[in-house]
Amino acid sequence: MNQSKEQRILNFVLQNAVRGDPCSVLDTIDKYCSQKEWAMNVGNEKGLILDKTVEEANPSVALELGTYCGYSAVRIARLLKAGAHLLTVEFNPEFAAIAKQMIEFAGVQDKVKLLEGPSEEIIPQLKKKYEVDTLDFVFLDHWKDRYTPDTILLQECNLLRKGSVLLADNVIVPGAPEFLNYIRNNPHFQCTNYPSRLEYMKVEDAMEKAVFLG
Ligand SMILES: O=C(NCCc1nnc(-c2ccc3[nH]cnc3c2)[nH]1)c1cc(-c2ccc(F)cc2)cc(O)c1O
Ligand SMILES: [Mg+2]
Repeated sequence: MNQSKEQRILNFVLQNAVRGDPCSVLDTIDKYCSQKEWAMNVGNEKGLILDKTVEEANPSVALELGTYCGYSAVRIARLLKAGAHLLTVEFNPEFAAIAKQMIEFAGVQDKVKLLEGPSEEIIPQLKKKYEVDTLDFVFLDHWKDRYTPDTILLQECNLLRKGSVLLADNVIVPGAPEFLNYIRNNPHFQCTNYPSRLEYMKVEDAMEKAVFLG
């Protein structure tokens, strides 16, 4: 049975990156996906926007929706302070299995909890089952039509506090027009747009930051 693209990316990392070195894992994924096979990692250009947003938020508890191969989970986890942790949600079991190995190879497994299942099921479990009080940072990078319902669900579950930072990938490509309309017209959020490029392509994309005002 021939390998999946995600398995080929993981194998390339296992054979070419430095175990325990998150930056080497990120650089190796970017090398493979820019030279051999495109894949939907946030990539290095939008990754720098993600880095700056995470550093500014300096979260104790972060949530990622859409783990994929674990690129952004490694990217976020490498910046977390001692005792801080990232919960990342993936509903595709194949992707989750790849991401688990990627996160462990990078050596950030103590900071990352990978939760398998649909976001709409997991978000309501965060307080009781995963002992979350409120979320300091949320990275939205899953199905683009889930950005709005899940942002509403986060509010309904009282998981946001004054100053919680949301960052959404792909608001231009594949696009999340309904989310942009929702969040930019919502008085409880202060929004900032960050123009960039689609990962590994000369195609315009952007990220949207939304700070919850309480
Ligand atoms: O679909 C994307 N990302 C989503 C993957 C995912 N990984 N996990 C989930 C999940 C996780 C929990 C969920 N709970 C409910 N649905 C869920 C979906 N979704 C995506 C697509 C592109 C893209 C651009 C141009 C193209 F020509 C083709 C593709 C670029 C990107 O940066 C993306 O992030
Ligand atoms: Mg994305």
